[in-house]
Amino acid sequence: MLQTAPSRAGPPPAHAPDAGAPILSIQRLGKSYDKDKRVLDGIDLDIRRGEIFALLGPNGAGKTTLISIVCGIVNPGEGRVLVDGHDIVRDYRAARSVIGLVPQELTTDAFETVWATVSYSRGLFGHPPDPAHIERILRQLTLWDKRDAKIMTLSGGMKRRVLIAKALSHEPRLLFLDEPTAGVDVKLRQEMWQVVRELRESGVTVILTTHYIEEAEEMADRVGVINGGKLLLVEEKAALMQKLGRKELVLTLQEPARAVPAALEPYDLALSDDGFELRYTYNTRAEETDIARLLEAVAGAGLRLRDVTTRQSSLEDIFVDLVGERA
Ligand SMILES: Nc1ncnc2c1ncn2[C@@H]1O[C@H](COP(=O)(O)OP(=O)(O)OP(=O)(O)O)[C@@H](O)[C@H]1O
Repeated sequence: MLQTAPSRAGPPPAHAPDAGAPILSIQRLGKSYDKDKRVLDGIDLDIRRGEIFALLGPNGAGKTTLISIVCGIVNPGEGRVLVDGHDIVRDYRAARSVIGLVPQELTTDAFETVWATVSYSRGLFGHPPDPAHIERILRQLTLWDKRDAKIMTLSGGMKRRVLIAKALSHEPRLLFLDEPTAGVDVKLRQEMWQVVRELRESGVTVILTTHYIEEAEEMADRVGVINGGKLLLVEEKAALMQKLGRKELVLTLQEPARAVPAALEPYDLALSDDGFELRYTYNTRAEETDIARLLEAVAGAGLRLRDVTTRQSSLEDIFVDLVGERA
């Protein structure tokens, strides 16, 4: 379990953020690398303190550009970004100090030790050395035993955890994880998810970009879907799945059907290849569904049922509807 960073003694900071205000506020953000192509187009997004927000989109959607702007790596085109109330352009130092970024690529100093590289990252933010804090994060990320190991000797999973430790070295309150589990195996992916949950419990707000639906479905409190530089929607994950979700009713037959009987055509049923299953898709939001009438029509057509089951559509189905491709 990760621990909350200890509060520091001393006077309150000159800038005392409003606890109810979003930790990140993106307003009408636009970006073009060249004249003809909008990479980000009118993005408005507020991130709440303490949430895990998944920014979901296919390759080239603009995810990395968006977080690179917030992190001060890429210049914003138009619009305004406030991090904990600090404007990322006018007040970039204060804004940057709130943010930790775990980049997509494994860029670590191969010949350095874990301890040295994480301590160095803290120094880059102008923070005085704090061995107790570095020890705490290395223990949290189960890297303590490896503190004297050179980065190049570590496994892929450990290297990823070193990147997180580096990003946490200056005690950020907002952590960006750019494609945290791209190309990693299932075990490592679950390990990363656990680390992220524990970070959230420790009070860090997490924004992760991903093109794995499963990751957003598993991790996020809220999901934003981005495509072609536009934020298509932002929703509570649970509400999103309910609102846009559909259900599939699967009717398993006692004997296989060769074709969908003419009387059932209005229901637009799909027949499985073996003829044993008829599938009916319906909207869970509809006040009234046709299920009762469908079942009567099935009996009327002389089909005998062995079983009836339903399946809720997944975030993947929703994503395909929105973006028009599988992640
Ligand atoms: N430095 C750059 N110069 C010109 N075009 C760029 C630059 N960086 C990104 N782009 C373009 O901007 C678009 C968005 O890229 P971006 O990397 O933000 O997408 P992404 O959603 O993060 O995709 P991926 O999942 O592949 O990283 C792409 O069409 C990309 O080719």
